[in-house]
Amino acid sequence: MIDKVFNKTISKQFEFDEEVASVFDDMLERSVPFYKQMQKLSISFANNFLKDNSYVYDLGCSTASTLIELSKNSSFKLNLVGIDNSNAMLDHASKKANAFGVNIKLLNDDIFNVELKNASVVFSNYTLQFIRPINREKLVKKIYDSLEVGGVFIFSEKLVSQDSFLNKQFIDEYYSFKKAQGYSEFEIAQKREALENVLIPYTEEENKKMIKDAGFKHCETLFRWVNFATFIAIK
Ligand SMILES: Nc1ncnc2c1ncn2[C@@H]1O[C@H](C[S@+](CC[C@H]([NH3+])C(=O)[O-])CC(=O)[O-])[C@@H](O)[C@H]1O
Ligand SMILES: O=C(O)C(=O)Cc1ccccc1
Repeated sequence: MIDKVFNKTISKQFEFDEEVASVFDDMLERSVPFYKQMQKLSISFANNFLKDNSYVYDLGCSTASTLIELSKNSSFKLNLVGIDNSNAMLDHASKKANAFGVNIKLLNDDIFNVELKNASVVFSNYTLQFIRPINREKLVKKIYDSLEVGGVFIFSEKLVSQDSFLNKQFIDEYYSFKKAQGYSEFEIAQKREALENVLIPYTEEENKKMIKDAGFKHCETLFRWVNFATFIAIK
């Protein structure tokens, strides 16, 4: 279904409710530049760290796209666990996983409440940005603790630039992208307002510092387009 969530006047903050969940795959593909390519890269790198019976977690799995794609594109028999605290998202995830015949354990809970262990790969694409900064560091430490030595955390984030002049250009470039994807100025402005104080982006450097501070051995940027990036961090 086509995303028209912000085509009407909205007065509440952004929420992952049924209205968003029902159009979410379209929303993400039209709102995140190179979403599919970044997902492909994440999966291809994840496969380098997997073997039969490995545990893979996706924190903020939404409609489970990443785990479903991984399952379709991996030669291993994997234990796939998707975690999300939106009922609506997990309803869609469960229907999609069934339709594709993929076995995923879907947990409807806050990432902070779920026990994560023996992970070979943890994914979290465009989700840390929704975690309050005071808790974000703690979550990354939890992810680090859940990984086996040699395991990886693969995550994607919207970014800001520390330079306000360049940051303004990043925003302009991103808005041109959204217009080219068919969103109107009204929809773009409304979503921006709804995401204010909900989506809190870090700079690339802040993300890497957070990863290093949690104890990870190394972190690389796998892909970056203006203000969107995918990282891989190894324990
Ligand atoms: N504390 C939390 N606990 C659990 N889930 C949460 C929490 N906070 C937010 N979420 C969930 O994190 C997801 C973020 S979307 C991820 C896209 C997906 N990774 C994808 O690649 O398709 C990104 C976006 O919309 O920009 C939503 O489904 C929330 O319900
Ligand atoms: O669409 C936007 O304006 C964004 O900032 C990125 C985004 C994409 C999907 C959900 C939430 C935020």
